[in-house]
Amino acid sequence: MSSNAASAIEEAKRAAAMAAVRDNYPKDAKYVGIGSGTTIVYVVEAIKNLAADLSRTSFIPTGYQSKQLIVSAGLTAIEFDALPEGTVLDISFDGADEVDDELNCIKGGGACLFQEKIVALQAKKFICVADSRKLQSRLLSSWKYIPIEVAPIAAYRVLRKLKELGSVNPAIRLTTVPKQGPLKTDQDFFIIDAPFPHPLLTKKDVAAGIDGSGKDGHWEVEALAHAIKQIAGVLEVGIFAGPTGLQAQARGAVGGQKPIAAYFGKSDGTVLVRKALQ
Ligand SMILES: O=C[C@H](O)[C@H](O)[C@H](O)COP(=O)(O)O
Repeated sequence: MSSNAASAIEEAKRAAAMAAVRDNYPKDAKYVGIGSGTTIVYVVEAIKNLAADLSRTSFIPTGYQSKQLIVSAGLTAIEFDALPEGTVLDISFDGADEVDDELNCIKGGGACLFQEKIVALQAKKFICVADSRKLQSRLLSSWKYIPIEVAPIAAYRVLRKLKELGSVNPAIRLTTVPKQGPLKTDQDFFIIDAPFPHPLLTKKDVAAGIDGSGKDGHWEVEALAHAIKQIAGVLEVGIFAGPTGLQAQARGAVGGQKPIAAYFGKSDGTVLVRKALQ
């Protein structure tokens, strides 16, 4: 990628972050979740630039990088397990590797997904921020695999089970120096990257009569996430699907995995906003 193209992508991420924070950051927020990755850096920058008193706000990190980001920005980090009992986060911001028409997301490209999911699930609202390359009508269109966090002791068994579900050549992710072996997550677990041969179906596809049960290799997003989560040794799946926080609250639950809105920055500085159906 040329340096011009790379800087256009960075500007796209920054534009998305600024718009997402401007439109959604709650006045007097007490608890704010901060995701992981390269785009979230611009979210923290945008929060810092708000004309708001942030001294009474606690920011909940989703891993090592996220915590460093919060602390380096001079904000107050509080670990998820130190939150007072019953705390609901006002909002959580995070990036994504791919987002479909129904705002289902693939996450974990940077090896963070477990903490991101528990933080999103504890938030009233989850806002996704990305550049426009991430917006595809179906998951597994441009991004080719599902990241899955697994216990090292079960990794080979999980690989076998993933093949039974139709994954083609799932693999344990290695560090950038392969002789150092598998990459370790913030939980000291492994990541398995599992490609599947077809883009994932949405609820709308299934409502239109397409079989998404995986029988002929075609999976609906939530059905696949559920099938993978059932494999013993899987800590979490890098698919964020199901209800949004607002939909969950309408049913008396706290948060949801799916964003209520996703912001996609373009290289010309414009931002496309997709909102979930309420
Ligand atoms: O594992 C990393 C996280 O799920 C990230 O939020 C995701 O990979 C998107 O990262 P980026 O903002 O760097 O594209």
